[in-house]
Amino acid sequence: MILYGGSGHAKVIFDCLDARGITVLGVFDDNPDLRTFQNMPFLGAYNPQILDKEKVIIAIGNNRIRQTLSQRITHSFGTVVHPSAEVSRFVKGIGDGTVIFHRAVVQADTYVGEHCIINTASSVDHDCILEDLVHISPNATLCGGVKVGKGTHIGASATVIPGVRIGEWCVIGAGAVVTQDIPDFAVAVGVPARVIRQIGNTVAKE
Ligand SMILES: CC(=O)SCCNC(=O)CCNC(=O)[C@H](O)C(C)(C)COP(=O)(O)OP(=O)(O)OC[C@H]1O[C@@H](n2cnc3c(N)ncnc32)[C@H](O)[C@@H]1OP(=O)(O)O
Repeated sequence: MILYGGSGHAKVIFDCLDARGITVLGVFDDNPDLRTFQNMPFLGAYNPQILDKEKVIIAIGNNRIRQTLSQRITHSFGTVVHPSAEVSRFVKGIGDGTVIFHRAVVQADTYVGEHCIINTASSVDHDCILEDLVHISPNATLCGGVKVGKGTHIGASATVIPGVRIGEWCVIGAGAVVTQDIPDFAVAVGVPARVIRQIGNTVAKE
């Protein structure tokens, strides 16, 4: 496996791969100042010809940046699930590039798209749909039948009650309780969650 991005997020992905006995052959990073990362071979800026038969995981937490890179990378994409995570064998699918961290739970009949992050100890219950590039932060809880649109970031310890639909490219604040549907590109915070602004094409602080 190759990681793209020498970040804190990459450290956790490395830990998941290590726990699975999967060797990281190197790390790409476009930052010219980075020379080494966690004692792994540093591969420099992305080069489609380096280890081109290996799979890549994009190890960058920002959903927009992951999207941009996913369109540019020509390697195929890998996936990793930490051994302490519980992923139902009845899930509808886990997309390429997705990572599922320590003690996360993904229940039956849920679908998780490509390049998603199911972060530490988060819980995604039955019949949820997570479109591509979604990030469920540590300790967040999605109850049954929740839909999360492409590129949306659910903040740490947020809770989404059953059946709620959250649009694309939203940010749900840490600790929010989402009780109603949220439109595309909204930032929503609080208990119950209220939309405080629209994102437009700018990148919200994640
Ligand atoms: C392993 C990892 O680290 S994974 C990463 C997990 N990261 C997260 O969970 C972070 C989630 N991000 C947040 O909660 C952010 O605060 C955001 C995105 C909701 C808002 O960020 P910004 O757009 O920069 O908003 P800003 O900080 O200016 O706050 C705007 C208002 O919302 C309030 N607010 C911001 N975040 C929250 C929140 N989580 N809950 C309640 N109110 C909030 C602020 O107090 C402020 O209120 P005011 O206008 O009355 O002063």
